[in-house]
Amino acid sequence: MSIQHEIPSYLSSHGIGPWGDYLEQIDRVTPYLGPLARWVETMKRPKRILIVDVPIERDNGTIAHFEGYRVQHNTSRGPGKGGVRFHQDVTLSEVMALSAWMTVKNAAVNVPYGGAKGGIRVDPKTLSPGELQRMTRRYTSEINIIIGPNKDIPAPDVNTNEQIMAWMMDTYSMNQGSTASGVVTGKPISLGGSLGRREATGRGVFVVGCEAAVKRGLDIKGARVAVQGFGNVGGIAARLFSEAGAKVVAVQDHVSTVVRESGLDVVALQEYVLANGSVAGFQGGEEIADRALFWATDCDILIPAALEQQINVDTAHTIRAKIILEGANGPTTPAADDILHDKGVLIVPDVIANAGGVTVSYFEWVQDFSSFFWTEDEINLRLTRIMREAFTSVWQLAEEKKVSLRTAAFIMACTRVLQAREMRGLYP
Ligand SMILES: NC(=O)C1=CN([C@@H]2O[C@H](COP(=O)(O)OP(=O)(O)OC[C@H]3O[C@@H](n4cnc5c(N)ncnc54)[C@H](OP(=O)(O)O)[C@@H]3O)[C@@H](O)[C@H]2O)C=CC1
Ligand SMILES: O=C(O)CCC(=O)C(=O)O
Repeated sequence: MSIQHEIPSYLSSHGIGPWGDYLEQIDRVTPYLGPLARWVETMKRPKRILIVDVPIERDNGTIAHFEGYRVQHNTSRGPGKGGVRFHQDVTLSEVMALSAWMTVKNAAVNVPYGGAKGGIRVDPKTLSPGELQRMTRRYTSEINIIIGPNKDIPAPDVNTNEQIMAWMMDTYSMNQGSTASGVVTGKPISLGGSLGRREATGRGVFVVGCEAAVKRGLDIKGARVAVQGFGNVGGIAARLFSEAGAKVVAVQDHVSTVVRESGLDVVALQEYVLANGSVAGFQGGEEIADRALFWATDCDILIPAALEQQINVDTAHTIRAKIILEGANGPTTPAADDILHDKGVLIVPDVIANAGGVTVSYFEWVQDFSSFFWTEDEINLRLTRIMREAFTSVWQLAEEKKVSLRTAAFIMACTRVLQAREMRGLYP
């Protein structure tokens, strides 16, 4: 028996953009879902999409309008959960894909959430601090009706941080009439944030990177690492690899690429980026003009930690790394995945590799509910355990089914999500 449906045009973008990549990944996993495959359409349709107009008064008295989104892809296993992105290229299709990858990620590491994501199409670098605050607060008010500690819990993503989360928490709380610290995670520690959350995603990348290195017989000490994106995720991951004795030989951000054969001083580079906004002009390395050359870096471990579709058919052929750790969401297109698979590159997929952030967000949410806060050691130990367990179980499933780690992670996650969907049933 098939479920009758007519697919809205915005959902059927196979092969186009991140949502197309996500649909392709779901198609690839469907043959492994057994009887649950009859529910798979659930994975291809976001549960709820909210598009909002976000008007603000600019400092010069004019009115600017931005388009904002919050997509709740699935809530079968718990409330929606996922970050908020401020970026000039944000689109509905991108936010849909990011929300769907949250569903898969949260199920893959078995935290009790569905998947959601939000965003505003804006270059935040063009806003003054006051404008940024007004935009964040207006956006929060506009999505207020669908978020909440038990409904959907936003968190940081590209170009959002603890301060943005504080404003979101405050705005939501003002609308509710009482302080609701559990409405967002990634908050400042003074407002119920969790120790270790800021570093959690990069730390998770490092933990699974060490596991993958063992599987490939690679010693982290002396390993050559290249990182694209030197923000929260890429910067922390680079620092942890460097502290473990690896050589970070190339870093690329939106503006420039810096390389150093003997290894960059990552802490100095972080300080430089904090002061200057980019790696461009860093004296402790050499800048290379041709951005495409970054992908051909002679390295053991490559960490894409910027945006989607960076590893595509054009760049995949040039990659020389043995291991790719997907710090970013959706950095590898399905076609590039195939090329890399044929080259024998081990890819630890985003839905496992960057799940450290949402894992510690989960810890934050639990701590907020119980008003009892853990030490940083407790958090890092629990995070490490969850990341290792997720990696190991995905590795075992991949061996058993003779599939890639991505397909194995999707099998595990889709099974959990669709079992929950089936157990809950459809009737009112
Ligand atoms: N923050 C988190 O907890 C989590 C983040 N992620 C994912 O990790 C990725 C990075 O997020 P996060 O570190 O938080 O974001 P940040 O805003 O902190 O940093 C983003 C970094 O990516 C760089 N970048 C942007 N566009 C490009 C480009 N075209 N080429 C090269 N570099 C680029 C930025 O450079 P510049 O400053 O020059 O623009 C910046 O260095 C995203 O895919 C996000 O979804 C995944 C899980 C959790
Ligand atoms: O911490 C969270 O809730 C989500 C972080 C996020 O957006 C992601 O994992 O992509």
